[in-house]
Amino acid sequence: MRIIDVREVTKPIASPIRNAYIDFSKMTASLVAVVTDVVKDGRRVVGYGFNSNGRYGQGGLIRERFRDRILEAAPDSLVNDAGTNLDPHRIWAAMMKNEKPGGHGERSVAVGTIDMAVWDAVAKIEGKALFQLLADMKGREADPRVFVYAAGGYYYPGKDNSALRKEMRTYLDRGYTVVKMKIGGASIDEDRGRIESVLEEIGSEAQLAVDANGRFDLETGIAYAKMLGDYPLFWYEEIGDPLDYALQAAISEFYDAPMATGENLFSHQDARNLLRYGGMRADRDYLQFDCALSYGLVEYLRTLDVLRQFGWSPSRCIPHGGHQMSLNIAAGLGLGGNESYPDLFQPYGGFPDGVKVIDGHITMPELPGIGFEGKADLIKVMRELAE
Ligand SMILES: O=C([O-])CC(=O)C(=O)O
Ligand SMILES: [Mg+2]
Repeated sequence: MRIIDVREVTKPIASPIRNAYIDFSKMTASLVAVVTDVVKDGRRVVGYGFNSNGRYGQGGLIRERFRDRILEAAPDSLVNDAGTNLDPHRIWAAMMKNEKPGGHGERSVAVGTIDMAVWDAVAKIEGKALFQLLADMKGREADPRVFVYAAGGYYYPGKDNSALRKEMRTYLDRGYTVVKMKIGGASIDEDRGRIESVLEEIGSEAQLAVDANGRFDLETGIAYAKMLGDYPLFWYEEIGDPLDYALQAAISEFYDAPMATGENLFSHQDARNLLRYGGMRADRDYLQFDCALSYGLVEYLRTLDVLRQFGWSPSRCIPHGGHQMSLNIAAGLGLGGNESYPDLFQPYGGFPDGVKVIDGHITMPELPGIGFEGKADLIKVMRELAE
């Protein structure tokens, strides 16, 4: 059993939206195929992966370093002891050979994208849904019903409060019970008006989370904390620079309700620093580490170990990114849910065809691997890369 190729193509996921920090007019993502020599039910096993929005495609790093390290490793060194399947941990170690510690920049995205494809292949070889494989691996019961929330509410040319309200209404119509909008890309007064409009629209049908995308300095973060304290929000997200743990800790003195952060922390060491120094509260705050940006599930398992050491339940994790990989981790390992972008980043995000959001939850179908084969528009572009 061996990996015979690792292919990458960089695809556009551009849109005219903007958060408080970046616009998405030139956004791209890497699509990766890990091609194996295994044939199952008459079809070659190919694992697929892609990176989440926000960090651009990783073709350069994948082609220059990570692909070759996999293809040049002795095939026997990448499989489990019994030789019955690929071993994601050994493949991860092969990719990370000759990489110094620290400095968790874009390479974590490249590795995370390939790691997603490896797990997809491993679960397909096993003939199981990935969430079932993960639950079995940890000796726990899978729960295929997963909480999802609708992320949107971006700044957009010409978008006024009535358009924002309409957008949120469509999420409620589609079964969501928590919606998210951007803040910090306008004045605080303007953002207060946007928040009030949305709250008026959703009433008691749903809750609202707000996301500052790391835009605020301490003073602005506190000013917003005081303003937001007037409203019953689901969470206040990514207030300041992702690595400024002292800022995060200081805000908790001004904001009692739940906060969320972590989508731009890319390693278990960074996650540990957040829990050590960020003043995050295990009884109410949320952690948004996204395996597709942060060295994949092999690393995410280490991050979950860190959480355990610090007394955090995996149910406090609601990852960033809106992809099926995190849905599988949620269903298999007991995370608190997953992000979803109902109208953005297609065909990569979302659910297998026919999956409906009911009362803010989806139910995972039993598809082998991550489940990409159940989403027609997505598997089409994946098979164009390799099958
Ligand atoms: O706008 C973005 O970069 C995405 C984001 O923060 C989120 O989904 O929480
Ligand atoms: Mg965010």
